[in-house]
Amino acid sequence: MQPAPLIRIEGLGKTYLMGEKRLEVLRGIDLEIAAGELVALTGPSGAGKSTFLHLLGALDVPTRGRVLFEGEDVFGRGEDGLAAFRNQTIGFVFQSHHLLPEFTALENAMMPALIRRVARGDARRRAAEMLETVGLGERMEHRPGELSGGEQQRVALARALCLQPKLLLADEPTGNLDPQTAEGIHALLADLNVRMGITAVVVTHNERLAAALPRRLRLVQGRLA
Ligand SMILES: Nc1ncnc2c1ncn2[C@@H]1O[C@H](COP(=O)(O)OP(=O)(O)OP(=O)(O)O)[C@@H](O)[C@H]1O
Repeated sequence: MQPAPLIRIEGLGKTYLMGEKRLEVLRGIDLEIAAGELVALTGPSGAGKSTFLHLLGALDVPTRGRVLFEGEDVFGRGEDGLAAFRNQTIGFVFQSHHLLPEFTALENAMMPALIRRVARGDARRRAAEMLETVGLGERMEHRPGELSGGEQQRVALARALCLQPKLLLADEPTGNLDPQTAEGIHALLADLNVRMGITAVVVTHNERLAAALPRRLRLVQGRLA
């Protein structure tokens, strides 16, 4: 028997209500993602890429359809169950790094572990390991303002991966970076995927960057093309 996919999405739809107006952003998406896949999600502006990623990460709830994670219905859990799913299963990276300026790279990368009440020494060790992995072993004591844009995004990546999430969701992680630095971040994601088996969905406008990732999905007007 085939193992269940990590994620199975069935008829996923999202409609926003704006007063009297209905905006149908996702119009029924069916998709499976296996553990260990690295998936690029592209599509024109307004196609619903961020909305889709937010649903995958349970930051928002669908209007219809289901998301099964390891066979379990994500939105079948209560509010507490959803928060636990987000915190324990998903790592997020956004276009803007959202690092805390007064803390060092190491302290920023430790943050999720501290919030989860991992012992300080342990949190420090995990964060340091991840910073080494993303190539910032020599920058751990730098504050965000003392790092380049690409390095800041690497810290955000180390922070997202500090607790070894089963799924990494990245929403335009290279949107603020110059082309060469953006390429470096995508190469790092591909490398982490091969070396650590990280499963990730990466939204990008950049078709060239997407083309370098093993699997590509294109969202057009709320449907997978
Ligand atoms: N909370 C919301 N309420 C109402 N409409 C929304 C909301 N969030 C997004 N939208 C609308 O849904 C559509 C899809 O937005 P989304 O951010 O998912 O697109 P996107 O493909 O990520 O676009 P971009 O590439 O420009 O970031 C847009 O038309 C947007 O205006």
